[in-house]
Amino acid sequence: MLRIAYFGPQGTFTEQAARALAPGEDLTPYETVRLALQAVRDGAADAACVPIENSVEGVVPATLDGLSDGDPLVATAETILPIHFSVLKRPGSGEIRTVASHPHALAQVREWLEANLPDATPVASSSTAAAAVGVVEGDFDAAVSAPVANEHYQLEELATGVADVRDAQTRFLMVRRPGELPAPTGADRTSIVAAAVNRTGTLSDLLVELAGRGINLTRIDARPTRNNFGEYRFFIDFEGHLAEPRIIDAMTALRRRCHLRFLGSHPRADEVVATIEDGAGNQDFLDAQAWVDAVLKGEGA
Ligand SMILES: O=C(O)C(=O)Cc1ccccc1
Repeated sequence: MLRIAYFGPQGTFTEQAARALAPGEDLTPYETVRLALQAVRDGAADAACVPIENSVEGVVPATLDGLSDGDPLVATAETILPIHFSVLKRPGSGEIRTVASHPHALAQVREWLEANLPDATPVASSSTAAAAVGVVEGDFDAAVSAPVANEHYQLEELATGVADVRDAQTRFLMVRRPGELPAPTGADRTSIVAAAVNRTGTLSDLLVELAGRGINLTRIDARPTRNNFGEYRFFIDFEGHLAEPRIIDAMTALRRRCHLRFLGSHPRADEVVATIEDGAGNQDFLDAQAWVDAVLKGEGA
């Protein structure tokens, strides 16, 4: 049985994602994203499930920082969950003065809180489930939690199906120590971190390498390196798999221009097939290489 670390405690959205990505495996909650990733680095877990981005609030900074610092880890799978919340309180409790949750959750229910609990002070907690634990223990009056949280904490539902933005979604990754990559499917995502040297036009050069090969980006984010003020790393996701000739060509070009960390190539949860422009397909790259090889051997010109 695989040992899977996840961003807990029990009852987070991440636990739901871990159950979907690793059904029947041995799941262990860790208090923070960083600790879940560390468990994999230390060998205490075979893989970790962590949130990476959501459709309302954008990326989860703790995950980006946790993947770019420390020993390399590589994403091998992803899942996307629809996100709506339950607002939980202690059974029979009175006035709600504090309402706790993960900052991404609070940001996704701001309008609902203003309309329904205008006098309650929002309090950030490490996860949506940690907020529910805090309510059980009397630290907060209410928690904005995943619907599954109540399987563990038996609180009273003040409201269910809460979300300012309908159809909000969060994407979660399963990450492991570097090893064999999952096979390409044609609907894959590749993720890298590029530490661009501080020179005019570096980011533009990187993007031109991808755009010039017809590679479609699915996300780009910048995070400070935290060492030198004003120095950033770029987190870039694009369509395709490292095993494809067109992606190999792009990655070798990027590698010449900047420090790269590979964060994985794996099937997309939404199964969107990669866009391939005319002349930018894998066979086009193979044919071009074959032509150069023939010229080198004196078999063509
Ligand atoms: O705190 C949780 O339950 C998480 O898994 C992180 C999160 C927070 C808000 C929306 C989606 C995921």
